[in-house]
Amino acid sequence: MDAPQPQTVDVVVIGGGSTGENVADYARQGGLTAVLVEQDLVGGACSYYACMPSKALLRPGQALSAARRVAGSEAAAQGDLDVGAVLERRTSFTHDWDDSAQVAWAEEQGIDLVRGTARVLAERRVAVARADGTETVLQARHAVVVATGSAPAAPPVDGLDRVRYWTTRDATSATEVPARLVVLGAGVAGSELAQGFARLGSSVTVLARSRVLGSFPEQAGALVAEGLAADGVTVRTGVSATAVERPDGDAGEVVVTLDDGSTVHADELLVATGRKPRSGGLGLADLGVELEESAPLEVDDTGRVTAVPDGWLYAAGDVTGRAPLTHQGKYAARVVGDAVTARAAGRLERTPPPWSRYSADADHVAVPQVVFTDPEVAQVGLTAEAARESGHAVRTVELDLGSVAGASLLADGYPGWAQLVLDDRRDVVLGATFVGQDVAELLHAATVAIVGEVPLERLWHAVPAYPTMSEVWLRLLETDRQR
Ligand SMILES: Cc1cc2nc3c(=O)[nH]c(=O)nc-3n(C[C@H](O)[C@H](O)[C@H](O)COP(=O)(O)OP(=O)(O)OC[C@H]3O[C@@H](n4cnc5c(N)ncnc54)[C@H](O)[C@@H]3O)c2cc1C
Ligand SMILES: NC(=O)c1ccc[n+]([C@@H]2O[C@H](COP(=O)([O-])OP(=O)(O)OC[C@H]3O[C@@H](n4cnc5c(N)ncnc54)[C@H](O)[C@@H]3O)[C@@H](O)[C@H]2O)c1
Repeated sequence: MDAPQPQTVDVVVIGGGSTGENVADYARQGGLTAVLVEQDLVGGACSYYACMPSKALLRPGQALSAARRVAGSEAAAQGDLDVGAVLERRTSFTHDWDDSAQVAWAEEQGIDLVRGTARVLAERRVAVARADGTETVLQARHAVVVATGSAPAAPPVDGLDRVRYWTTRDATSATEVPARLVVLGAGVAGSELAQGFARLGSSVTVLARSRVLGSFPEQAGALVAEGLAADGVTVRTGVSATAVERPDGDAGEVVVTLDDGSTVHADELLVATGRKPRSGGLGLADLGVELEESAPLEVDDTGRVTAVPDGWLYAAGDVTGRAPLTHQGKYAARVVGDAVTARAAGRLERTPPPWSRYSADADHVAVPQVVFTDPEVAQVGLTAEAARESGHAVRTVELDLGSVAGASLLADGYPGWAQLVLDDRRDVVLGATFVGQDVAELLHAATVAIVGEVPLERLWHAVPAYPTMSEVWLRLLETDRQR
């Protein structure tokens, strides 16, 4: 049988998640033609199994507890969450796991969609295996961009591969709330979902190898652990799971054995122990790219895969392992879309200068992240530890966020904490962490200060409105001046 004739296009994007969509969009805006290849739902993890459904599950509980923290509304807010309505609202955000709206968006942007599983055949050439057994071959004039995301990483726990368990995909699309839930992993996903399900009525136990939110400052983890405990979650820190079984089969209870010999019994087990880049099965080994299993596809700041000569292969988003967050993947996508366009037009021949639109420099200094627990954690830039490790002379300044007038109005007895990590030599902000109710929206000011390298002397003149929580900036700068 003759090989199918390739379809020629300027840019082939493998993976139609939030990252891939943005690469294709930016390439189109630059005047190039783009094909998006997707094997599942256009929109990817964030829309259907991660950010949006998880935040939709959490929001009603946050609204209720916010009302309960204010004398005057507290008594009126003593009812329970309407679990059916919460799940229904969550499902509305996923459009019932139907991607028609995103497919329509791609069509409107002039992006061609090919449904199927892609693998790279040769330089600039991609084969797409369709569900009906046929194959489409795509030839890119300029670039192939890998935006295949990440997959859940299962820890090496005896028996885990033999029992039914939830990944975050199952938890975010759950149609019922288990009576008892055990969560393995107290990172971002584990903490958020543990609280979400506890507030929906599950009896939740969290198993943390070290502490809650181990990659965030200790005070952040401690306040979130208190928040979890306040919702009835049992948090077991410093324990490791050694074995998992469902003695009565998949329909029966799950029993997790810990390294101290104790056991935890539950109806569902959620494994939330991180994710691994989806870099395998793409045919890259045949091109000479040596990749250990699930290793990130390393890229330069313009998104070019460093292991591939001639600069035709790019990657962006979770698969690169740089900053596995939706907004950061979309940032990388904008950079890649612009860089591919500029190179195609001969406008970008050398390494672009830092902070140009073709260089994802923020990945190194200012990655913002919000943990949507109650209290929330909002963090950007370097932690004090990371700053010291990378050779900065730093000082930190901390504050009880509840002492700020805006916070005290928001909730009675507001528990919170704020920290700035300051560069001792240059007097600029390197990192910021805010912990407390509704701190998410405080974060962008810190991101702007870090990216803009705003000197503290000038930051002093950014006057926060009274009485808002942003006054935390003034209090932090005052505390720093008084030292
Ligand atoms: C529970 C949870 C909650 C999260 N919440 C947040 C949050 O609140 N905020 C935030 O910023 N981040 C959050 N994240 C992280 C965020 O979901 C990811 O960073 C983001 O979805 C990555 O986007 P991506 O486009 O790189 O990958 P994906 O969204 O995974 O998209 C990759 C796409 O590629 C497709 N694909 C893979 N291989 C092939 C192939 N060979 N051929 C064709 N198609 C292929 C897949 O089907 C998929 O649709 C969360 C993650 C989890 C697990
Ligand atoms: N709000 C958000 O931005 C948000 C929410 C959820 C997830 N995410 C992203 O999705 C990705 C996955 O989230 P995640 O929470 O699974 O990853 P994570 O890396 O944040 O946390 C994984 C946790 O599992 C622990 N762990 C690893 N192996 C273990 C084991 N064998 N036993 C017990 N604990 C173990 C780790 O110590 C860590 O605390 C991350 O990149 C995260 O940033 C983001």
